[in-house]
Amino acid sequence: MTTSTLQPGQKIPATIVTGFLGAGKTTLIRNLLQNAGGKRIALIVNEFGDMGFDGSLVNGCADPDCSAEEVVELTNGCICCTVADDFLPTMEMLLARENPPEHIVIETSGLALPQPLVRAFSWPSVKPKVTVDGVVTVLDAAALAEGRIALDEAALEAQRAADEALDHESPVEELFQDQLRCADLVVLNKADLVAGDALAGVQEKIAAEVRSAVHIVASEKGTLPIEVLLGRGSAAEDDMASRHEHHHHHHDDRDDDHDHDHDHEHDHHHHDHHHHDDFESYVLDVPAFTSLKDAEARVLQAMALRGVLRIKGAVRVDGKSAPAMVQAVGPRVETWFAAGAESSGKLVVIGLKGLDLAAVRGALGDVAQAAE
Ligand SMILES: Nc1nc2c(ncn2[C@@H]2O[C@H](COP(=O)(O)OP(=O)(O)OP(=O)(O)O)[C@@H](O)[C@H]2O)c(=O)[nH]1
Repeated sequence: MTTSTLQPGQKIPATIVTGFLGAGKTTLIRNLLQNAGGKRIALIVNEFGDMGFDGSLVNGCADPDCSAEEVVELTNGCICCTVADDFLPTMEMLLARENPPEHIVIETSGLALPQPLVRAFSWPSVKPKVTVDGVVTVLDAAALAEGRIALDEAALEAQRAADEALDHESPVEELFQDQLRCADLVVLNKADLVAGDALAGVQEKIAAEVRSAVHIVASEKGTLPIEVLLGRGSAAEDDMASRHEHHHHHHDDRDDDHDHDHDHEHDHHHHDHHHHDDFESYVLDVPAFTSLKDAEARVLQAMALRGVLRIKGAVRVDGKSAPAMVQAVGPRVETWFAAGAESSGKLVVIGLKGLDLAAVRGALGDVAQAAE
């Protein structure tokens, strides 16, 4: 398929997928790409971490319609800080292609705010060609039903205790609200893990936090019809005033140059001490584990350490040619063999700044530690 479904001069719609760590963004996007039905979708991944793990996952299992060259990864830092450096050139490169995409999907880091990214669509080289079709915020319904936003509650408490400036709300809660306020569609994912009445309770709470007319849908493994996810036509870039945010993007003057829609009316909501710089990610080289159980036990041990929020990667297991994929969120660890995939022998650890990296390395048996 090389013919475009877009009319000449029509802007390319872009969907921004946001949501916390482990909520299911990658799973949802993978489903979306597999059900694209010939639509040429470009994916821009902004992974929080030093290696583009999520992009490689999508590469490994997307259907043949999704050629690797359509996958563009941004690998350094969260999108809030990289829009000026990486996002715009990436976008311009995509738009300059002879055969430009019919739809662009952007997976943001789980800790990034969607608002600065939406603002980037007002940049002169982008605005005439692309419009924000919708912001899809993916939530972990299972975590919400347990009264957690999505993250490890102990880690949240540790952060709260460490920050004297925190009075009423934690940064994570604000980030969560910002992600909700920017949403055009909220996906309550992991519905399979939640009883019906609990899910209804979660839905009711979320409904109170979103703008009016925002749809809230439940999903399992992010499986939603492509018609639900794409084609919302929200033109979010022209509608920023209603998408209030707690966190205003201001820590880098350079970015202000790009912020045509800089909405100063929200400045009184500034909380300087609350931003995503409170998080950090590390990539650890880990030795082969003796079994999946061994990998699970060690990852669980690392997850139990203060401030550790998320661990994922593809590791080696003794005597197995297929790498073991590791996915850990809060108290849940999943491992499975992925035939045909590449093992990096690396694990990405994401957590709060100041976490005990030595203890994490100890738990996971990081081989680089001896070398340092
Ligand atoms: N039970 C259940 N598990 C799910 C569902 N959706 C995703 N998962 C699992 O949740 C884990 C995290 O999913 P991802 O799609 O990687 O989440 P993410 O939001 O992309 O995570 P980050 O990239 O770290 O921000 C994986 O182990 C998924 O298999 C669901 O609907 N039900």
